[in-house]
Amino acid sequence: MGRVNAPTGRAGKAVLADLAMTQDTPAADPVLAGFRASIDNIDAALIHMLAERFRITQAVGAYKAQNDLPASDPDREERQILRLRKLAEEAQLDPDFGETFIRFIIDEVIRHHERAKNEA
Ligand SMILES: C=C(O[C@@H]1C=C(C(=O)O)C=C[C@H]1O)C(=O)O
Repeated sequence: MGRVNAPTGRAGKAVLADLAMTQDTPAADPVLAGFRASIDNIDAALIHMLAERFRITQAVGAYKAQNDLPASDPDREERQILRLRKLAEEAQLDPDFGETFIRFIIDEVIRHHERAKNEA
């Protein structure tokens, strides 16, 4: 049989990363492997949810640029953060962590909106 070349490029790297994921837990430890399979599913869901959030905020950014609306809305953000802190508490997640996480995402969205306005 001929030699198989290692996959290259961005897609190839993803294939290799997936392969590494399946090999990074010793078969002798099925408990840890089970935990990690769940973590990997959750991480994949987080990426998909973030992608959807940025897809819709991109549309918001285009709408704001077309209608000369401000890139950020601090009052809305304050309400979002208060709501999410409460939800975090109810879910036994550290609300400070929840706030830091959503703040990081919102700040990135605002950066995108400012760029969309500058390019309009
Ligand atoms: C998405 C918006 O733009 C900004 C980004 C927000 C977000 O990512 O949730 C919230 C408020 C705005 O500062 C919006 O105005 O709704």
